[in-house]
Amino acid sequence: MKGLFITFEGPDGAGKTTQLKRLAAKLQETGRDVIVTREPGGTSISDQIREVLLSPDNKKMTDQAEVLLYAASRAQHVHELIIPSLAQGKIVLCDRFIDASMAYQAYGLGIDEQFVRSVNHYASSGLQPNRTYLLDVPIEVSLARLSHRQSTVTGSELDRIEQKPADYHRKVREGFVRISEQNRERVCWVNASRGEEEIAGDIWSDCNRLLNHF
Ligand SMILES: Nc1ncnc2c1ncn2[C@@H]1O[C@H](COP(=O)(O)OP(=O)(O)O)[C@@H](O)[C@H]1O
Ligand SMILES: Cc1cn([C@H]2C[C@H](O)[C@@H](COP(=O)(O)OP(=O)(O)O)O2)c(=O)[nH]c1=O
Repeated sequence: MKGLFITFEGPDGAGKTTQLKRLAAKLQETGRDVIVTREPGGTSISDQIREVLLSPDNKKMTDQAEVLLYAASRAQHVHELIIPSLAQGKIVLCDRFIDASMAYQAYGLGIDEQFVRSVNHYASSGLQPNRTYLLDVPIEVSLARLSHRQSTVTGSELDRIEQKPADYHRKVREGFVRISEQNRERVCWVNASRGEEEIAGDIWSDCNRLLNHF
């Protein structure tokens, strides 16, 4: 694969979207061909699945349906958009990927880790990011940031996942930290409790190192 695949992970409200946009702008300034995308979503079919996943009306969704719908949305996204873009040598910046399913569905909901990993391996044909920025914040900080933000699916209301109890979000955060410890080569842990500029500076220096080997 000729391109570079970079993902952003972390709890809701950690500042992923903010940092992803900043990195995209920096890369574009240096003349790189960048695709910005997100999960769940990124293609028309994946966005339709996103609506089902995040609508607060769908409180009856079973854990089994949830894990499979995230994987289905990802399967379409990977094969329709991400792999073809990487094949053209582009840099793909993606807001969330498989680590989110490991943190939210495996660690958060308690679904068998091995199952979540293998269903997502199938969905993505084994595609792995070259680098993942894990924006880590205590949930008190991320939930406070969220209360000031408009949801992309629901407007001002929190979406179905964001509405889950604080204990769930705590487990998700712990899941992300564990993932970063188990994947030190790929995952760059970022203290996201700081100001936007400082975080962006750290990400940009790491990304520059990555680009030197690209
Ligand atoms: N470092 C930061 N410090 C304070 N507020 C931030 C910071 N980064 C982002 N925000 C704000 O927090 C909210 C959530 O940020 P966002 O980038 O949408 O997070 P995420 O994509 O992780 O859910 C937004 O209102 C954003 O302006
Ligand atoms: C990609 C993915 C997301 N999610 C959750 C995390 C978010 O709560 C939601 C996506 O909503 P989104 O608004 O894109 O995230 P954020 O609030 O961080 O900007 O879906 C999973 O539970 N599993 C997954 O595999």
